[in-house]
Amino acid sequence: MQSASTTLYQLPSLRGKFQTLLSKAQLFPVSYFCRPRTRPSVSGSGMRSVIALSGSSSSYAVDDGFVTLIEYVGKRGINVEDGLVVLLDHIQYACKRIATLVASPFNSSLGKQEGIGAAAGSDRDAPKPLDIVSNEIILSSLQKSGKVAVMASEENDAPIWISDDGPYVVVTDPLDGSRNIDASIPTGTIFGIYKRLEELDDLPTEEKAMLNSLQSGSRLVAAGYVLYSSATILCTTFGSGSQTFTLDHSTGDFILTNPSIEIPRRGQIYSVNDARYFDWPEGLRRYIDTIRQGKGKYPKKYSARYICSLVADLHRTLMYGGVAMNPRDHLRLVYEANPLSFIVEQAGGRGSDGKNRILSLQPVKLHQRLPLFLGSLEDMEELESYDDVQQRVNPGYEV
Ligand SMILES: O=P(O)(O)OC[C@H]1O[C@](O)(COP(=O)(O)O)[C@@H](O)[C@@H]1O
Repeated sequence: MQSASTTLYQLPSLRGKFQTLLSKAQLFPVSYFCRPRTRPSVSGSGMRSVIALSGSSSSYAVDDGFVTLIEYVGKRGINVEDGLVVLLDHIQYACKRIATLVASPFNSSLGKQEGIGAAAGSDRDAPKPLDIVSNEIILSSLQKSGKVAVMASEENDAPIWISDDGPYVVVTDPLDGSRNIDASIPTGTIFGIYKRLEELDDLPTEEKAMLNSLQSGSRLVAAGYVLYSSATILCTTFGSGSQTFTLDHSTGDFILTNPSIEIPRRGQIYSVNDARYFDWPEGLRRYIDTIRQGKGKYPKKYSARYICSLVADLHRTLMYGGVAMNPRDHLRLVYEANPLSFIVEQAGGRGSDGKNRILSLQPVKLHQRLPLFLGSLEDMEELESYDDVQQRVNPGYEV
């Protein structure tokens, strides 16, 4: 049975209008996105006071028990640079718009691929409209922030130079996992923030755009992901622990819900697309066979969980421990592996390509792909001890 909105949407006259609106991402009440979003304070003072109890990122108290993202990073919170606060405010705004878009009843056409390749189902990497809309939302927010020199995105062949005096560089996958969107499976936005390399300022624009975007993950000043799921969760790091914020739909604020994520040292869950078992190298097969049977260093049988949405698989891994992996050259170093590894390390875990620490790698290409393993320290050590865990066969998979 079709819902009323589906039926209405199928009327050609309305469909055109909805598509126009969607392409401008204007379907949502303006009030939802309005800033500032300060709620009345219980103390009646307007802005709620945030008290840093000991200077550590895990010790905050507020007069009404809530800390918003902007309060957390601001003067009375961890006190990052003013420019970074402005930038984060624009990124969170963009992500709230994406959150609304992915949950909209009118996004079904946006999740589908267009064009001949899509009709034949032949190019699973072809960008989908939702990816593109999300990319535009992020780009527009970064431009308006006035704080960004260059944005490098999964959706653009080359980095986009925004402003000569923007102090920051942003790398992003605007909407990861979007191939699953029609089934309402969780998706995510990933971002990493670097300082602009001032020593490159005199180079031609294209060159400095690329070199700024190819910075090693060890130079990240901040990173985050937003998980669009039953709750919209923003997870961040500023280099001193990792934190989560949950979107309060009643006010539009991201509220601090975990000031210090600690990934368990050992989990009991592995996350991988194991339909690829017969394409795996010997070491990876042995590792998975061993932990499945409870014959590894942790004497319990592991369970499998695989959403096929990187942010969602990682978020669960941070919460429950274990290891999330994609052993073939598929995920991207610059805007997926680096920001996520920074978050995992800051939560006490490890990010690796199966041999090397991700954050130690020097990117050589913007869209460089690699095997990615993220997880609990003890699980990661055990996995890497099998030595041969990177999948070399990568035939391409149609699903
Ligand atoms: O097909 P595989 O190898 O299981 O890869 C799934 C992974 O690909 C992703 O969908 C990202 O791939 P795309 O960037 O091509 O969408 C991740 O979200 C997910 O973890």
